[in-house]
Amino acid sequence: MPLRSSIRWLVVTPRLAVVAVGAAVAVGAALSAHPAGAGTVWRTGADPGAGLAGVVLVTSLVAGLPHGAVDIARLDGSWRRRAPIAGSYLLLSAAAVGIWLLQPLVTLLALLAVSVAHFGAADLELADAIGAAPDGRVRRFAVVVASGGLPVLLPLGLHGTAVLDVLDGLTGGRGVAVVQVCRALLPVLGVAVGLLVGDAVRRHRWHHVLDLTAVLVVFVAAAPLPAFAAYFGLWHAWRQTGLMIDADARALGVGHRTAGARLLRQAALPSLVGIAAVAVLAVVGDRTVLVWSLAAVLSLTVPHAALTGWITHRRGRRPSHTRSVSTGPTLRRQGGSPGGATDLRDFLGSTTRTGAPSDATMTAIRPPRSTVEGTTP
Ligand SMILES: CC1=C(/C=C/C(C)=C/C=C/C(C)=C/C=O)C(C)(C)CCC1
Repeated sequence: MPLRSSIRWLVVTPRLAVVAVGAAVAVGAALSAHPAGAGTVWRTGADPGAGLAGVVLVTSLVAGLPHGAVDIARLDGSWRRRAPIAGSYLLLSAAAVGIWLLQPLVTLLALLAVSVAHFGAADLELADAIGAAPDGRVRRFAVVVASGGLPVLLPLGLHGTAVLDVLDGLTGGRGVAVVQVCRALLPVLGVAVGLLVGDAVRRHRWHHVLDLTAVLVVFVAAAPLPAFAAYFGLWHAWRQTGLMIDADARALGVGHRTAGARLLRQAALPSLVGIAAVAVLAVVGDRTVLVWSLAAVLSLTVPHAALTGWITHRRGRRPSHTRSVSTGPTLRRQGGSPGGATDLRDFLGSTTRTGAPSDATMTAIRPPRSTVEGTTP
């Protein structure tokens, strides 16, 4: 069994899917019925109708920021070793902003494509980890297109005009082109979702059908901004965080609670800084702040994807026996469960197949420092 039971319960049981669908429908319906659902609200404190959108935004920030904030914190080594990587991380996103200023429309479209790939690959990685990914290249590609396309193409293609001012701000006045491109791609999304649902129905994976339906309902019913915030915090980041905790628990041979607390400690400072910055900007800023915040998030996706890709590549180059040799003794010495090394190898094996960005395996490929001194680059 690739993942521990608690994580399986967390991400795949029909029970949770039913709760998720109920919650998603309630949130989606409330958002669309609420004035905030018009998607025109940013200054949550200034608009009396913005309370619900504010709650969703804050929830998604609190749930969502830690999963990205730990990118650097989870890397191995001292801060002196991590500093160049942190510097490159910021340089890469600054470069993206620079190119954006020169070619706004093309850059936004490219970053939206990166987002589709990022969200889709993350879901394929999860599906692989729990043994739920479909077989065959076409169906696996359909997972990426459907899971990644739903949160990007649907809000922009269906309700893009509700955030036209934001899109105009991001593209130097060519927001309509973004909506048109996303709208033109909706049939492709439809085919991919159809393939995925067909596969899930054939394999009697009803919770996956419900899960996809929930995401679909949120993005069809709610305005782009609150819908995306709900997706980011309640689906993407939540699941990625769950996988990271599981990977940490395995690599360190500790329980999920300990691994969760450790991740929380790693994420606390960068998350707090991020949340404080957004809170200050939300209070003092206007809609321009939203444009710049989105530009920052999308630009940070570039080094985020590059870093996770580099880690996946590094793991791929390392012979599998090296991985298990360096990890196994650690788990045993730390009192990990018998067979822990095998489980970890299974876990790595199942995620390697995807070739996808691997937030979840960042710690898994990096055993505790004491045992790998000199083996990590
Ligand atoms: C442009 C734009 C949107 C898309 C934002 C995206 C696609 C963000 C991607 C973030 C990622 C990939 C984070 C990684 O962890 C919204 C909110 C739908 C509507 C407003 C305009």
